[in-house]
Amino acid sequence: MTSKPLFKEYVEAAHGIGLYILGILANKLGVDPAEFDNRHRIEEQSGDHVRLTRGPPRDKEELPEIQTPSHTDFGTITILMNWLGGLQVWSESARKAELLNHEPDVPGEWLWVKPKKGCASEYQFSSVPMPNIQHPTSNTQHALKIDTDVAWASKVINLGDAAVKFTNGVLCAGRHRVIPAPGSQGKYPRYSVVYFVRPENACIMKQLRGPGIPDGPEEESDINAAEWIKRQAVGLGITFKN
Ligand SMILES: O=C(O)CCC(=O)C(=O)O
Ligand SMILES: [Fe+2]
Repeated sequence: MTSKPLFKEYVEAAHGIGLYILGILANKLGVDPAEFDNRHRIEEQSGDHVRLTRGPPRDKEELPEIQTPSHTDFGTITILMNWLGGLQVWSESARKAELLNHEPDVPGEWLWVKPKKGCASEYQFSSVPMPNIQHPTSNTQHALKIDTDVAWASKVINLGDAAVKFTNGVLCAGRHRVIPAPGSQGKYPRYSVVYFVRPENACIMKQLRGPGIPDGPEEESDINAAEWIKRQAVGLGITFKN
C-alpha cells in the first residue's frame, strides 16, 4: 500500500479505537457515548495528531537519561504503539487536569510499562528494573525489523487531561515519561507511533453530566478546546508565536 492510504487507514483506525474505548467508559459512567462522539468528530478541526518518535540508544548504564519528560497527555485518549521498553508511568494517577512543571503531584514511583506482544490496554507494571525482554528477533541484524514490525507492536491506551476534565476527575490521566530502554534493549534506537485524540477546537470544555460523574462547580468561562489545550501546553513551558 502506498503511504497516503496507509496513513489514512491508520488514522481512521486509531481514532475509531479511541472513540470505541471512550464509548465503553461513557456507558460505565451512565453517559450517552454520543457525548464523546460529538466532541471528537474526525472531520472537524481539532488538535488530533500523529507523533512518530525516535529515541537514540542509551548512552550509559545508569537510569534515567530522560527522552520525553514527565507529562500527562493533553487530549482525551492516546493510542500508543511501541516495541522496546523505556515508557514509565507514575504509580499514582493524576485526577486534576493540571500541569505541574513536569513534577508528579502525589508521592509515588516510576513503574515500567513493559511492551507486551500484540497487547492493547493490558499493562504489565514492574517497579524493579526491567529484565532483558525475550524478543522474537533479538539480534542486531534484525533490529530494523523489530523497529518496524507493526504487528508486533505493544499497544498502550492512555487517558489524558481532557478525559479528566470531561469526567470531573472520575477518569484519571496517567503521568508518564520516556527513557531509553533498559538492559540490552538500550543499544537499539527506540521508536514509537502515537495517535492523540483531542476534543474538537470548538468544543466547550465543560464536564459531562451523568450518574457516574459528580457535579463540580459551574465553570466560570466557556473556554473552547483549542484555547484550553494551549493553556495546558503553556503550563508545560511551551511558548507560541502569534
Ligand atoms: O514513546 C512512548 O512510548 C510514549 C510517547 C509519549 O508519551 C507521547 O508522545 O506523549
Ligand atoms: Fe505522552
